[in-house]
Amino acid sequence: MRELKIEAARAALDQVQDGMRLGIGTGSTAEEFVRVLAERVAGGLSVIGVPTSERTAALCKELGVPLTTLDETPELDLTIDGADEIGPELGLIKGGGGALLREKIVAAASQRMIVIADKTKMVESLGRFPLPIEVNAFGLRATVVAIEKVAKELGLEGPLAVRERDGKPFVTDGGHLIVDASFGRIPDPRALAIALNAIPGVVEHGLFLDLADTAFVAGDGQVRTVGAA
Ligand SMILES: O=C[C@H](O)[C@H](O)[C@H](O)COP(=O)(O)O
Repeated sequence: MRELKIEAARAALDQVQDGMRLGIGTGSTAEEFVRVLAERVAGGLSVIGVPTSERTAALCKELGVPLTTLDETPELDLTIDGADEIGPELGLIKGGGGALLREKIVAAASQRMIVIADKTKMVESLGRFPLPIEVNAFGLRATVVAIEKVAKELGLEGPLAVRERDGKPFVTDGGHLIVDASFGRIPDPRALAIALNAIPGVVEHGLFLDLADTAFVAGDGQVRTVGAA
């Protein structure tokens, strides 16, 4: 499996040009990208990156990938990130690693977003992977009830779980909580995205729609390009 992630990461690296301002994703696949990028940087490639999490920032620093912030560099050329699911029209579910808010801000600030993944991430419709929803800790219960309500109006039901790590609530880099929503198949991700965005306690959700331009999907001895080449 790691080999496939490396293959996808290498395909994305081919799209990186000297001088680019990069968004750098989070997760095990994005970390393979950081590793191959670092090799190229050591060989003389000049890029600057905005990391989408503290975890990615730490790896970039360790491997010598130069970093900046969105405040210093508010417009990026290219973001490269993994995904938990890749569905129709390159709609994504992200946030399995809890980085969805920064990932979405960085992707939205980028001219182009490339997703890298192994073929197990491709789905016919989104929702097999529980949808991560980042919420403010204040009013958690009320926010969960509001999520249940809007989901039900869209015909979606399923357990909502506050994510935990080591027996304690998982806290994101932004200081929020994550609610994982096991709705199953989401027939209308767009409607769900709009409904979730209208709930005040929801900070952001893991539906990435109209953000990814291209996916490099590794499997069966090849790396397939999905979307714009
Ligand atoms: O918050 C985490 C991110 O959205 C990741 O891109 C996503 O969870 C995929 O991670 P991995 O490459 O480890 O499957």
